[in-house]
Amino acid sequence: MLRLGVNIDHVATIRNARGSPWPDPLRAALLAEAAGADGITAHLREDRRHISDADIDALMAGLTLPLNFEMAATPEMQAIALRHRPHAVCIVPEKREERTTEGGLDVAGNADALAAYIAPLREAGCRVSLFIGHQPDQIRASARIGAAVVELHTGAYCDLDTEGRHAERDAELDALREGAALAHSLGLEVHAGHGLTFDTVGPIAAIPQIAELNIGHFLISESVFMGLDGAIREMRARMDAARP
Ligand SMILES: CC(=O)[C@@H](O)[C@H](O)COP(=O)(O)O
Ligand SMILES: NCC(=O)COP(=O)(O)O
Repeated sequence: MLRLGVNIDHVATIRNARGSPWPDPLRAALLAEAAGADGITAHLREDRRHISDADIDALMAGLTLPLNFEMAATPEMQAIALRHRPHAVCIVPEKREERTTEGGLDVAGNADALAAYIAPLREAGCRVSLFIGHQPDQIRASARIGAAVVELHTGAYCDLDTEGRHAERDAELDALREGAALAHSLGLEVHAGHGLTFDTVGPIAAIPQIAELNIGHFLISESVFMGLDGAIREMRARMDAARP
């Protein structure tokens, strides 16, 4: 069954806007579990704009669901991951000045450095995932360096949908389909995520090689109107309808 990982970063964004203790990301994660999430994703950015070190401590102590820990490939983040040993570590490209994760990791251009970087994480028992675009060279390089998982960046597909650029959106969707098939044929587990909404999730959920979707910002946004439980259940229903 297609898994749903709920990203709780933007619960922390709201909390941090006022410096209050609420809303609490761990509470959101526990609620997500009760609503049917299969995993929790949290991105500890280098600038700590949303999730904090204390949130990762609390999630590791309080979660029963597997944690997918997103982080940049820095020595600081590697040390944090090795201390916690989460179920999965997803390496994400980060630019300090970006509003959100703009593109995929350049695995092909940094293969040796990334292979060395992920080796201790693999040895520690973490499933290493690489957040990449659908380009075949990035997928092949991910398999070559020993990643267990690739997560395909769906942000461009979602943006094109929002902008009504349907021909380009459909071309991007075709490229994601081809990327998922290639990754799967190379023995990689395939995940996808970024920017997914009720309107855009169906065609991605229908890609048969995809095992997991990670969805956050839209779910937290929609929870203002329908509650987090309701938003997650509706997303789950749309995923299931696309993958009967
Ligand atoms: C890697 C990814 O797609 C998400 O974790 C996303 O980065 C959420 O955090 P931001 O919205 O800060 O980019
Ligand atoms: N890796 C993608 C993710 O965790 C969720 O991204 P978004 O839905 O918050 O854009």
